[in-house]
Amino acid sequence: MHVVVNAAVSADGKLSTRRHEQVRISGPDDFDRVDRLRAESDAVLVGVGTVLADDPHLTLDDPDRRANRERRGEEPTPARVVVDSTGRTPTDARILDDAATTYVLAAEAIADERRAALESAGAEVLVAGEERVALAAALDALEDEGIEALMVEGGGEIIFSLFEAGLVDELSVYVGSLLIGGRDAPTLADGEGFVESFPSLSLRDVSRIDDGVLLRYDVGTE
Ligand SMILES: NC(=O)c1ccc[n+]([C@@H]2O[C@H](COP(=O)([O-])OP(=O)(O)OC[C@H]3O[C@@H](n4cnc5c(N)ncnc54)[C@H](O)[C@@H]3O)[C@@H](O)[C@H]2O)c1
Ligand SMILES: Nc1nc(=O)c(N)c(NC[C@H](O)[C@H](O)[C@H](O)COP(=O)(O)O)[nH]1
Repeated sequence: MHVVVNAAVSADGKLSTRRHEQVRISGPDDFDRVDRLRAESDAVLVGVGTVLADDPHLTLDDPDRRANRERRGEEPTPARVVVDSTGRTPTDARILDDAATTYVLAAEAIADERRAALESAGAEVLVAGEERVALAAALDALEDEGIEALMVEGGGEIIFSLFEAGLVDELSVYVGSLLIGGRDAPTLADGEGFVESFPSLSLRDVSRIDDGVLLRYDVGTE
């Protein structure tokens, strides 16, 4: 599986405010780039923190991109994936509508009622790990479902865990021209943080988009 992480951060590296409220960091051209990245992916993954904070839809905006996928024999919009150990995703979350297949990656800790509620809301629940989702095994389960190209759209906890598990191949960071601030505001990679061995990034490309800068890295190459 090929895993691409994409996120938009403020000039001080924040994903959103200390209240975890979504901030529009990207401009129209960057959102169009994100739509194109989605169109090239088999699935788009977020953590449940992002579902609870933003209620994202994670579908394709551009009708031509949807039509192109259908011409290639693919679903018009990539599958959606939420990493959600105990099944906290609300049953009326936008990612559970019928616009695309939605997988909930859960842990064995998920209560039977939550699993049943999510399944009747249309989700396919895949279980990996005991208390928390075991990401390597969960991504293997997605691969068994035919997902080869995976795009990750945050947030900071899930991005950190994917790097910690060595599962990321590419990182795209759009740095918008604003400051958000706040020691408790989510950043690109939260979690416990690294202290000794840091994932190595190799800068592949820098470009100006809208009023900000896109940084593209390969991961784990010296
Ligand atoms: N600017 C951007 O590009 C962007 C993108 C996405 C989210 N956001 C922002 O990020 C915030 C949400 O990020 P977050 O970090 O709180 O949540 P997140 O989306 O990273 O989800 C984290 C949650 O996933 C669950 N989880 C299960 N298994 C896990 C594992 N192995 N490792 C890590 N988490 C696991 C846990 O419940 C954890 O709390 C929101 O404020 C949202 O607006 C911004
Ligand atoms: N690329 C990007 N630029 C931003 O300025 C911003 N705030 C996000 N935030 C990611 C967000 O948390 C959601 O996951 C999806 O961007 C919402 O997707 P929908 O439009 O609902 O499909 N992402």
